[in-house]
Amino acid sequence: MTTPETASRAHIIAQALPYMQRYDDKTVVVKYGGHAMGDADLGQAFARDITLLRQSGVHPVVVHGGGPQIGKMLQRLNIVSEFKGGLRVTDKATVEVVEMVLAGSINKEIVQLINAEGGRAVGLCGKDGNLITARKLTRTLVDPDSNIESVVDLGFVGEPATVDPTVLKLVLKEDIIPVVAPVAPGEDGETYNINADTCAGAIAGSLGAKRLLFLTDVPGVLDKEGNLIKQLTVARARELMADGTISGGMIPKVETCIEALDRGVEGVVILNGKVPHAVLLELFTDGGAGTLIRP
Ligand SMILES: Nc1ncnc2c1ncn2[C@@H]1O[C@H](COP(=O)(O)OP(=O)(O)O)[C@@H](O)[C@H]1O
Ligand SMILES: CC(=O)N[C@@H](CCC(=O)OP(=O)(O)O)C(=O)O
Repeated sequence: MTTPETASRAHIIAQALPYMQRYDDKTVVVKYGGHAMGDADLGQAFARDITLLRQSGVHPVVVHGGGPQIGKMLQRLNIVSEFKGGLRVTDKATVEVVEMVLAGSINKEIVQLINAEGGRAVGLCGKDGNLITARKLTRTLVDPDSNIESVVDLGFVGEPATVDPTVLKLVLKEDIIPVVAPVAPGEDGETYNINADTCAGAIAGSLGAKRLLFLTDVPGVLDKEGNLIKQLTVARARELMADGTISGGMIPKVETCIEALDRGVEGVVILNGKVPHAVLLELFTDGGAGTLIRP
């Protein structure tokens, strides 16, 4: 017998059809932030969403972070760590831990979760198949009190210098879901720590992705009063970064969104990965959540 509840479920599934058609055969890059991880049920819901995307004809690519998890491991090892301009200052000992946590444990956990949902995922980092090479990143930071600019050396922090998506395309062609850790070799043979948001943006650009989603631990970009900004133009985003409304880890996210739009990615959204099935809600329902950044 059809009850109002089953009818409403059927309605939700039927509502997904035009969205499934819109994303059919398209690449969607999902950046899974370290703050959105940690809860077993949420992790499973995320893996199920990614598997369901593939099942419905989308080509998902997961790029993950793991900042808090790196922080915990560094603490256990008594290695002091600090962030400047949203990026972790990374010395030799730190980059070893970064690689171990990102390309080792977190990467394989996500692969295992997706595979447990019946998907087929494979873990990669920038080193695999020459996917990414890194160039050392230096940052100019402005002291908000004195307004004085200074160049800071972040150690083994890199930005993508080259991205060769061949290995990703091969994997995607076989209906396998790539899960990418943001660690890459530099020309100097060293290993570099790349901010996961920056890495996701570069990968989305190289694949000409239709959508780039950032799953984090806040509903999106918030204004000074803490209210969600549903749509943000590039110009307004720059203003909010300049006046300090957007700070910390939100800076590389928003900067990446702007660059990804420049590179031709059609839509970039920052949303709350702590909401179960955030990916499905964003892509396959009318109730898209989060902040959409547009040119
Ligand atoms: N204007 C803002 N709106 C929302 N979050 C902001 C803003 N400015 C700074 N943030 C911070 O950015 C964080 C998200 O970035 P980050 O910690 O790097 O997350 P992730 O691990 O998901 O990449 C939020 O938890 C929040 O503390
Ligand atoms: C250079 C730099 O800051 N790298 C990040 C890489 C992980 C990351 O970006 O993780 P989230 O997405 O969870 O923040 C770090 O060391 O924390």
